[in-house]
Amino acid sequence: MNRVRLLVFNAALGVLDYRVPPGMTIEFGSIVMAPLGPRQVLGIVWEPERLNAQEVPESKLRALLDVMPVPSIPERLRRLIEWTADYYCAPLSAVARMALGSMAALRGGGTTTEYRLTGAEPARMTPRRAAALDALQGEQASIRELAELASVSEGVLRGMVGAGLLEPVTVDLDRPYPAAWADFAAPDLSAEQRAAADTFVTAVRDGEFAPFLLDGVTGSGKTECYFEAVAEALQLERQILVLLPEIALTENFLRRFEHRFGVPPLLWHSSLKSSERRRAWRAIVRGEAQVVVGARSALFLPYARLGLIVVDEAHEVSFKQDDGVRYNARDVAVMRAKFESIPVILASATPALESMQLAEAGVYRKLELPSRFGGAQLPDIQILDLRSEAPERGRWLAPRLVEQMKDRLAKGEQSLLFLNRRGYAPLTLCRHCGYRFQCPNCTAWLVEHRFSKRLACHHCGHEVPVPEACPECGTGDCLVACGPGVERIADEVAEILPEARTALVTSDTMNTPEAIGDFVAMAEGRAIDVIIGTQLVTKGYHFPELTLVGVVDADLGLEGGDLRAAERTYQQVAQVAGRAGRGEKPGVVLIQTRHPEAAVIEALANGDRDAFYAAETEARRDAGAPPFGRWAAIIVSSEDQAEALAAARAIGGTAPNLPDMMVLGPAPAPLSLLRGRHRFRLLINARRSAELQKTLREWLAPLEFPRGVRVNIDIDPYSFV
Ligand SMILES: Nc1ncnc2c1ncn2[C@@H]1O[C@H](COP(=O)(O)OP(=O)(O)OP(=O)(O)O)[C@@H](O)[C@H]1O
Ligand SMILES: [Zn+2]
Repeated sequence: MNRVRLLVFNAALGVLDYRVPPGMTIEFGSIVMAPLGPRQVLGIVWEPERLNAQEVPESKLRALLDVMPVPSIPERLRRLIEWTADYYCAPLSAVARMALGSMAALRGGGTTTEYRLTGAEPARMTPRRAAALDALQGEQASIRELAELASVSEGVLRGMVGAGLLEPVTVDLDRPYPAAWADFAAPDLSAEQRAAADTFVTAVRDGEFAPFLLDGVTGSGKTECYFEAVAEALQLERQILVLLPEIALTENFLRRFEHRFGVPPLLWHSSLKSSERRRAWRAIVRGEAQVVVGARSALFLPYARLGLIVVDEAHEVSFKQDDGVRYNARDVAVMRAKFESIPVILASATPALESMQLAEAGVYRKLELPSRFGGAQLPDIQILDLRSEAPERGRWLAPRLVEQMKDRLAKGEQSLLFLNRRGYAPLTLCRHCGYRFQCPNCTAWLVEHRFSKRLACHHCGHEVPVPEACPECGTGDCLVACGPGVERIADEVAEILPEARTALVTSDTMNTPEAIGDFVAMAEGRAIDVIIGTQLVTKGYHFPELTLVGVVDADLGLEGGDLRAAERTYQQVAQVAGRAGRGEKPGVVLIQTRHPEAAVIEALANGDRDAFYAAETEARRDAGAPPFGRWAAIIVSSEDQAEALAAARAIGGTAPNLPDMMVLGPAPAPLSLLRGRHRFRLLINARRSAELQKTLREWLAPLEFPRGVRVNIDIDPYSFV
């Protein structure tokens, strides 16, 4: 090759042609550095016929500068990147960027210097040194990262190096990870688990594309089953990717994995330290990382020898990314498996309707685990009608639920209260004038957080201290909290069960791996009587002494009426109910609701999952909703409301008139102001036969908008706000 076409990491530039200087060896997928004006730009060498670009005459081509000393992006990943960009109407370069680690990872191996405490006592102790000594126990990282960890300046740490309190350590960037043992602690599987596991093992051995839906009730041992497939892939020296919906779940997973395979897997997520990120990425591309566990972002990495993908809790909506490239990691995982010719396992106790449909249609092979492991029974689910069994005034827990909690406490068993609302109260107002605290940047109420004594916006992060007086009328001590959040439920539990040991589990309290680890250890060690949590505790956890689950407000998710409201409610309640009675003692679930007649609540009460899926399937079919029809959203935003509206109208005004596609809107988005941007939405409902993406691209391409306007396309949207 003496001339190459590059995909460069700049959406505005996209594709550029270069000359290959003599002596440089290049192949498709090579990651290279190229000159761009006075600067340099990173790019991937791509098949020229697959990228549109202006033909540049030979004489005008500039020469590439350098090839990065890392393996090339494999062809099967290049095809996946193209597919993703095409399907989600996203810039190719934005998708390709997700395959790369850091610049440092691309520059090559070698060594770096990190620092750690020497253990020496300081001759001169300052408060900042004391804080640093405390924060840096057991840590080893660059000065910059340590400074961040300890919240002190780099100067303080350099002073500590000088004083012999910190010492430099030379670290090999590519030092290997300890190896996992396929049969470190293999469990005895039940017959039904064995059948599923054997099918997976065969599929891993065959090494062909094979999508599976592992549909097993809560506590059936889905993890143990897919671990057998992981073990097989390990034996074949193939890499394994396990996607989890939330980083909060990884702590629990890591422990189980280590228990089964002897070492922890490799973690990949957005808050890795840069040195860890570099090491992990390099091990992944060289094929040395055996098992990678991560959130969405682990999906596009250039695995050298991928042999299996597992998507656990595959129904979770957090697999859908709602900024940048708006892709659904569950769906792209299946496509990746297809391009890699490997099996992919979607595991869930409450599969998404879309996945069920694909299983029904024979696209996915469904494997079922209909009973809990070890003879544990599914919990007894009871409805608590809040209209006839109202909580006391100013309280949120009905007497029957309180009685049951007292009973569990007396027996030394655990209870879990679930309410999917962070903070103390979702709305705060002035008793005197009715003033409501609203976010200045978003269409949203500020949520009171008692622990941090602040009012916070859950959309943009805006925060103010709780004021002493109403900013509107000036009356002091006049603020009333309206409605419950988990913090308020925790207060109520403290009042009714003062002797109970409680744990509040939300993203506010469980924000570090240590916090999560401590929580799990305490819950397992029976040092917690009552867990109060958001959706963070609904899945993945296994606490044998937990025998009571109270759903504080099952109607919460049904409000707002988005397309998947019923399904989401079903999944959330079924998942949290699934935490009860996983050990030897049976579990009871009390669902507080004002709508016991709603189809989803009835299905939950009767444990009739099939009825729920059947009714929901019919409703979707009638509405032409996914999976029977397709949705896409166009979101138009600008800091200037008039500008956003004009752009949205221009889009609406040029909507194509097609028999298999319906365009709704533009209308102000439910979150009409978000992070200071005014937002309008259009919703497109298309038949499956429609060429949705092509139509969207052709529709929007000729339109031009002022610089401040952003137009985002969301294919298969999950969020309608
Ligand atoms: N064959 C087995 N041998 C020993 N323990 C098992 C076996 N199968 C499952 N278990 C244990 O039973 C518990 C439940 O299993 P697991 O967490 O895998 O279920 P799950 O199907 O993933 O549940 P959920 O969907 O509720 O998270 C775990 O503690 C697990 O270790
Ligand atoms: Zn806000």
